[in-house]
Amino acid sequence: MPKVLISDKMSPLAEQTFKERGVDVDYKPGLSPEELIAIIGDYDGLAIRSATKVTPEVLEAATNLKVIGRAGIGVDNINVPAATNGGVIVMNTPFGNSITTAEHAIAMMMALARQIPQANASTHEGKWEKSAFMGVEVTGKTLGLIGAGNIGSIVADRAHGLKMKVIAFDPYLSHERADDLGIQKVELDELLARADFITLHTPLTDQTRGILGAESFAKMKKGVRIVNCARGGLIDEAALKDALDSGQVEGAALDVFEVEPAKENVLFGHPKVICTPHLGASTTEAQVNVALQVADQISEYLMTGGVTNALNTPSVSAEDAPKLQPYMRLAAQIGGFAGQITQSGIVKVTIEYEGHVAGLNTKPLTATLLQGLLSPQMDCVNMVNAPVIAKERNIDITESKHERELDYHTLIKLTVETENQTRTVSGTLFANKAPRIVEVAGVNLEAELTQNMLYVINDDKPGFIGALGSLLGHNGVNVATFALGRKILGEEAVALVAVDEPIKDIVLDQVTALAHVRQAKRLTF
Ligand SMILES: NC(=O)c1ccc[n+]([C@@H]2O[C@H](COP(=O)([O-])OP(=O)(O)OC[C@H]3O[C@@H](n4cnc5c(N)ncnc54)[C@H](O)[C@@H]3O)[C@@H](O)[C@H]2O)c1
Ligand SMILES: O=C(O)[C@H](O)COP(=O)(O)O
Repeated sequence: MPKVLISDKMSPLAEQTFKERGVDVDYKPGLSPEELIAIIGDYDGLAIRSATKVTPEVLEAATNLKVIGRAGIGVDNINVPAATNGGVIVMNTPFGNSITTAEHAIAMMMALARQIPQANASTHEGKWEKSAFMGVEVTGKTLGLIGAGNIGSIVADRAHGLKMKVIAFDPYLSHERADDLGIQKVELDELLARADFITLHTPLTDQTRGILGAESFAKMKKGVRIVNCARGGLIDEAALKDALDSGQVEGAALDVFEVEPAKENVLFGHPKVICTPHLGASTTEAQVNVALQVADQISEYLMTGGVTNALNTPSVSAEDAPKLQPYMRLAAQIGGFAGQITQSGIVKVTIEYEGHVAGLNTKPLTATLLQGLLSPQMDCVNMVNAPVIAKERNIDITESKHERELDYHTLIKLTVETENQTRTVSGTLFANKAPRIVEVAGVNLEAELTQNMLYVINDDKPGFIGALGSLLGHNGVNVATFALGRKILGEEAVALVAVDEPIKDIVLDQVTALAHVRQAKRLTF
């Protein structure tokens, strides 16, 4: 039974869902990094929010870990490249808390406009400072969104309800989508110059880090109010303090901080700053959503191989997973075969999907082919990191799909080009479930790959098959199946021999020394 650790505070519905799906679960929020490292090796899955930091050290200790599920959106607390290298799938729940966070941003904007937190504190102190808290209306004002994805677009919708004009800076937002949202797409400088309120809704990336700093504050309308419910680090906090002190910025409402948990901050105590402790996603509804979703997604993956909302591997729906399973075995065999007969650096890989397979989700199949292909050349390659490694190695990958059926109702053909040669391997499924290799190096044959194989390329000459059979028999090698093929009489022929034990070096040397043998290799699957 797979085992999952929930290491952050999460709705009890997550634990309940794991149990219902047949997954063993431990709920241990608040572990120190050392405690997490000490126990993470026992788990197949990890469910977290933003408090757990999944560092390379944690991942190194996570020897059984297959999946990390983030009950929420931001994954900046997870070292995704290290997870990818370790073959660990990272998933999030991209929509479960969007409405809640958008509502928090709107609440923060209204609180800023009317100084509600400051007025509340003063009133509780019995001061009755009616004239100290003059506010502004939002009706008719311009709201500038930096980032108009899931949350930004919900904020825009709510702001329209408040009769605000909404403009947005988001380089990835199409004009069509902007029109659908009733948003005017603008460049950042125009947004800074026009907005009365600015809200941030981007992830923290190299491009967005410090997107609001001294230079941007100087370009803003005097008296602008700023809301950040996205990520600390988007705003240069020291520069914001200067802009607040000078009156350039009239107020700031912050849910997120450069360093969290934020116990100290240059903005704390500032009369124009409103703060909440990363509460954007903290509603009953959102926490139920994300807990249920993350438990469901992790369970699905561990129990059926279905992949939803993964950030570092292709998705596989629960419906597709069983259909893909035999193809995954076939892809692993084709890739593994090609990898084992490839002797030099790979330059180009072409994958052709024909017939039935072309109608399926082939991304996971491509990842599995690449895993098989690269595995003989390096350790630690897996389905998750194989496409990344292939890209890092500048391997040109081309994929094509033809749903038409040719000689086979379904076929995967892999062509691998190295600096020295081009090799092809093709395979099909018999009875829709049994992988068969049906072509190698342009030679048609029909072979079932078993654990131990001998692969021979030879000149098609009389007596060769007998000589090979005798040699194997003489060395006590029992042959399970023998597949043969040739392209043209007298030219290159291929033999794929399934044997019961791994071929010993001494036997391989003798096979290589046989007359007419061009290449002999021991293969394992
Ligand atoms: N405070 C909280 O508790 C809380 C809760 C949920 C989400 N969040 C954070 O809110 C942010 C937005 O979440 P989302 O679900 O809307 O994400 P999303 O991916 O749907 O949207 C992000 C948008 O940012 C845009 N973007 C990316 N780079 C940009 C750039 N350089 N300049 C301008 N725009 C850029 C993208 O095109 C996209 O439209 C994330 O950082 C997320 O972690 C915070
Ligand atoms: O990215 C998110 O989903 C939010 O930052 C929520 O974080 P939390 O789950 O720690 O509240």
